[in-house]
Amino acid sequence: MASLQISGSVKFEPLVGFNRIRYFRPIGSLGFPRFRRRFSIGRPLLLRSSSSFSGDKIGESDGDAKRFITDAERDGSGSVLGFQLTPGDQETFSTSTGEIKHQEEKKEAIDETVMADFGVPGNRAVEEGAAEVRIPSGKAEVVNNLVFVTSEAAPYSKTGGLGDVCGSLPIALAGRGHRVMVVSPRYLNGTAADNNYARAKDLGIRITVNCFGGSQEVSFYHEYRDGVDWVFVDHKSYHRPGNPYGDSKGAFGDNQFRFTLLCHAACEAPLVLPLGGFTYGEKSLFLVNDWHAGLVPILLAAKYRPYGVYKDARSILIIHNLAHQGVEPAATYTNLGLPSEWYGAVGWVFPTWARTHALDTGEAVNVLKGAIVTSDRIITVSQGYAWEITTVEGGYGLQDLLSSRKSVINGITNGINVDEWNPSTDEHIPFHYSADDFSEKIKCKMALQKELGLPIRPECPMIGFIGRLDYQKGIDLIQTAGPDLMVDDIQFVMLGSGDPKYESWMRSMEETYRDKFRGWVGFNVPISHRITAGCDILLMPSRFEPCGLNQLYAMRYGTIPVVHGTGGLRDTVENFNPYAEGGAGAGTGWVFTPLSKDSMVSALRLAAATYREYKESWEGLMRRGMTRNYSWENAAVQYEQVFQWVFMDPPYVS
Ligand SMILES: Nc1ncnc2c1ncn2[C@@H]1O[C@H](COP(=O)(O)OP(=O)(O)O[C@H]2O[C@H](CO)[C@@H](O)[C@H](O)[C@H]2O)[C@@H](O)[C@H]1O
Repeated sequence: MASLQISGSVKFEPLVGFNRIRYFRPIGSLGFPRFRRRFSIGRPLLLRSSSSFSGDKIGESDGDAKRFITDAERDGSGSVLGFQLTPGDQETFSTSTGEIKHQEEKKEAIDETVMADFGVPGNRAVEEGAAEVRIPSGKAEVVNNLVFVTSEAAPYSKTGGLGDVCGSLPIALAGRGHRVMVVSPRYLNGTAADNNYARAKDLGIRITVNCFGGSQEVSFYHEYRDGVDWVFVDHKSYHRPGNPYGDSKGAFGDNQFRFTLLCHAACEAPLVLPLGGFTYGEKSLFLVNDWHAGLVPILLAAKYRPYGVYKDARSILIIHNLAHQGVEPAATYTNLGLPSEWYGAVGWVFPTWARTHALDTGEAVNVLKGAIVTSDRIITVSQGYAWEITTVEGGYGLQDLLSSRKSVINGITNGINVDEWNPSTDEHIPFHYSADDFSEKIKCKMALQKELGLPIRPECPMIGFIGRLDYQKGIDLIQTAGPDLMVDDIQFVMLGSGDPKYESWMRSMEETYRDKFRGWVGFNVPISHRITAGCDILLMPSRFEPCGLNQLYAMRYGTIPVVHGTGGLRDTVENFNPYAEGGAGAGTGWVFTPLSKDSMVSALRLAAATYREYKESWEGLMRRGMTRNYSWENAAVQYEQVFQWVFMDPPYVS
């Protein structure tokens, strides 16, 4: 890895001890001649670049849209935050709001309300169907323009915890006064799930992204919901059967292309989308989630900042899962739409032992690595994981690089959507209960046993597992322990999809142990709620777990987690101690270690015995778990602290 020295005028320090990238190339000499933006108040604005700008109503002059800036929003230091854009000679223009407000009216409304109250540019002006000014609650000390970039955001798209987080953290931050946009693809797979996007309207804005040896037109859809601008990037490569990443045949072969498009479009969104009448502007803070969004900080550094654009923007990489890094052959670098001399940012060399044959040089592009070396700060989704990623065991080859950036890595434990996951109101479960009275939980269990065709035995400990059938989740351990567990008087239900070999194992277990085991292959949110409510114990033997959400849902539902002591599981589940607090007991579950069949089976047996024989202890476990605060509010406050830090320093790559 020592050879990260690259040609051209970008200098990289060696990986370990990596410090700062300096860019020396004079403006205008890169291969992006059209990119220069000249903003001047009252003059026509030529928006065209690697992304040429066109729109149904805005700028119809085949690619080059002549538009006027009538006003600029600046912060206290005079830095431009956003522009009010109009088409050349029209009084009005269309936005997601459908129609058309006079500039003056909009500006007045914003000036009088939001700006007066918070001293920030108008968060919302007018939205579809409701001509009202929406005022953020304004709890944050400093508010920012936040742009989440993500491959999934619930309820629009979700295959796992990333979707949950990007569907709920933005709402929590908007509730605290930030202006928040979430940019993700508009996936259409021909199922009922397509209705998720029904309320998102075409903004009528097209950009052209130059990548993969050609130019691609993408458009933007938008829905304003729960205080957040949900922006969906539309392109035909997002329209196909399957989930966001693949179908029954495996991962899509063009994922690098699909997420490259997403990143380019996300970089343009704050500049070109007049959401609620105003663009988010250049002083945006990009929150870049996992490798799919990892190109964003690299683009900011390589494609925008050299031309004076986004010099006030910052980026934070949020790592939900380091195991997936967006690695492709080195030859694909030219597809990414980056200047050639930036190869070193994403260039990656596999260690000798990982190469496939004698002539394999191990060279590859690694998008997540590029994000690590160009983002301004890094957040992981628990503190435990923040440390683990700097170790050989948890670093997935990036530990040295991550260690070199240790001073800007923070771990913030995820919250959960406490409205969606609330046992006293959950629409997916048949009976409701709370920490004050959980007598109805047993009925949820009996209803689940009935639904699954298991013997209805309220006294029998019922264990659940929910998750991707993946090496990460320790399914192989459950597989090995299966016969031992089936000797005991328990019931076991698993919900998951993923690796076909585990799917068929679940089916065969169900065949063999008809009265004890059920394996539900598939992705089914209502069932996941019913399992969480109906089971007594939730098993999570994850090999590694950056945060984990199911153990949080379980505790909130009075279902006791039995987890491997790793990452966020160790941070969030407190091991049960029956003797603490003068015999009243403490803890919210069982944390077993090491990761072995024996320690997992022992922990499960201890939990089942406690359930059967020590009702009081069990109820204490339930009550302590159910009364904890899992809301996003705690996490949001910690995120805000990092937002303040990120703007204190100059951009990491300048
Ligand atoms: N078959 C199925 N049917 C219905 N729902 C299903 C399902 N399989 C999984 N889910 C749901 O998907 C989510 C999984 O979230 P996790 O955080 O446990 O794991 P994941 O590994 O996807 O997320 C990664 O990102 C998150 C978010 O940061 C981290 O918590 C985590 O550690 C990291 O691995 C839960 O909401 C769960 O209920």
